[in-house]
Amino acid sequence: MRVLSDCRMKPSNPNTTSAFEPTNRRAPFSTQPPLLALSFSAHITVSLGLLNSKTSYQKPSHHGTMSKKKKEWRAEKERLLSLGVEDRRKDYRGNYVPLDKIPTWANHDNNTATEEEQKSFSLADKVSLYKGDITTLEVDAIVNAANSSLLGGGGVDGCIHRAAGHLLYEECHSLNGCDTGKAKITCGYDLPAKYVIHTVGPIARGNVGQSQRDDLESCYKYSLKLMKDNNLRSVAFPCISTGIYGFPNEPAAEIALKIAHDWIQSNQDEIDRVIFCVFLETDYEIYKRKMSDFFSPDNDDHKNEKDAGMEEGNTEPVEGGEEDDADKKDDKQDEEIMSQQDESTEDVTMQSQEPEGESPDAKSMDEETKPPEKGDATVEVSPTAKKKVEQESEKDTGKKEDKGEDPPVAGEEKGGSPEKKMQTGQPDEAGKQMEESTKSEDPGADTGQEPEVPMEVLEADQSVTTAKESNTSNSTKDGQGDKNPQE
Ligand SMILES: NC(=O)c1ccc[n+]([C@H]2O[C@H](COP(=O)([O-])OP(=O)(O)OC[C@H]3O[C@@H](n4cnc5c(N)ncnc54)[C@H](O)[C@@H]3O)[C@@H](O)[C@H]2O)c1
Repeated sequence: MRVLSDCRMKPSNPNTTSAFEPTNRRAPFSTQPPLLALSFSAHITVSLGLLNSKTSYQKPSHHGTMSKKKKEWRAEKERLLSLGVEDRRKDYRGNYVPLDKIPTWANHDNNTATEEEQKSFSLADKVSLYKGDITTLEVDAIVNAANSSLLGGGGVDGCIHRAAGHLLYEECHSLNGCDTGKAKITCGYDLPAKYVIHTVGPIARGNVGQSQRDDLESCYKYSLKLMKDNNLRSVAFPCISTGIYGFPNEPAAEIALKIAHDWIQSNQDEIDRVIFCVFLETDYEIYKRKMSDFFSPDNDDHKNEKDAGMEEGNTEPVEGGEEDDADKKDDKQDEEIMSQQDESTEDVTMQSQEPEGESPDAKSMDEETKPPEKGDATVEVSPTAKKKVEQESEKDTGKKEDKGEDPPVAGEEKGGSPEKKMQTGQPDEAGKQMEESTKSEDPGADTGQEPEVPMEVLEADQSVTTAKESNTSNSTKDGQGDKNPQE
């Protein structure tokens, strides 16, 4: 939106349209003395004095709205990022999973390792495989598989935008889109995650060329670079590009694991946890099978130690030696952890998982605020979600007491933001407008289900990128992942 700053600025009287002004813009009422009535004859005459008088001019209301919106997300972002975790938890809209409830790939239930055992560190203590809804993870950042407009859409993108609230859209709008393979970072707003790293994966549509592979690798590299640039220590990745964009699941998983492994190996002190957050059973099986190829106690560090040991004349690994027993024990524990995790995350997944192939957007309100199943220790219920459940159950028992509305969540308009209304299954006019505006801004906007998106939609997605490349000056914020991630 262009804000005029020249002689075409508006007269203060909102009922006149200047001969110079596009007729769809109006100025707010002036606080100045009553204005000269302008004669409406065959042509509208505008008193130049009004045009030039600085004292009577006020910014057009839409400009006021713009700067109000800017202040709104900036102020809310600053407020949220200054809060400690307990205070932030009061703002979460839905259920959340604390990081310490997400088992690492190799962690022991009760870590009673001695100083000596700690030395047998493996990268497997830095990664997790988690099956469930990424919007519930209480980590420093979750990664969004966005499209080049960054204005929301469907799939995980739609979920994240709905869970974060409308301020995420406002901040994304200020970022001027994002190119394929790059990444930009925003606040997480109503999400349990402090930040959202938006990355745009390649559109593969089933066939994977070198450029698609390079772009997908670049998504992980740029996202991890933004983590480091912003001193963030825990991140969760969805399976980027494997949904609507059609990148085959297995090659995508290998790229994700390889890039994450190499990056963690060179930045071990900069990161506490990288979580591969899968949503579909297909991906869960693939990652379960492949995690140990990249992250298991007998890779990297142990492998180097073993190699080192072999260099010192110990040419044959000792069969059944202490190390092998330790590895066997670790593998057995991995299996146990994974099976335990299966049960627990199964419950979590059941809460947030639509049957395969359907957009999670379709999940109903009660699934989002349903209290965790008994025995499902990994999901906490936020105060807001608890209240919703109470109201729901009261409704169910037919006790229609008027408890008034939820206390407004910070940053939400009175009566709840459009997304909140959508989440509470009350798609009102505002909610539909938000949905429409997202659709109108984003050719890739969600249709609710995850349809087979016609090529022209995806091409539109790409044309949006090329259009942006030609028009947009590189007005991204510092550290928005536009620099080469290799640096
Ligand atoms: N054009 C459309 O109608 C449409 C529809 C759906 C999704 N999208 C989105 O898809 C495009 C990007 O494609 P993509 O394949 O990279 O993304 P995607 O289609 O969202 O799929 C990426 C992966 O995320 C998984 N996923 C979905 N919801 C969640 C969740 N809540 N938590 C964790 N994982 C989840 C999904 O199962 C898949 O494995 C963007 O345009 C974005 O808006 C667009």
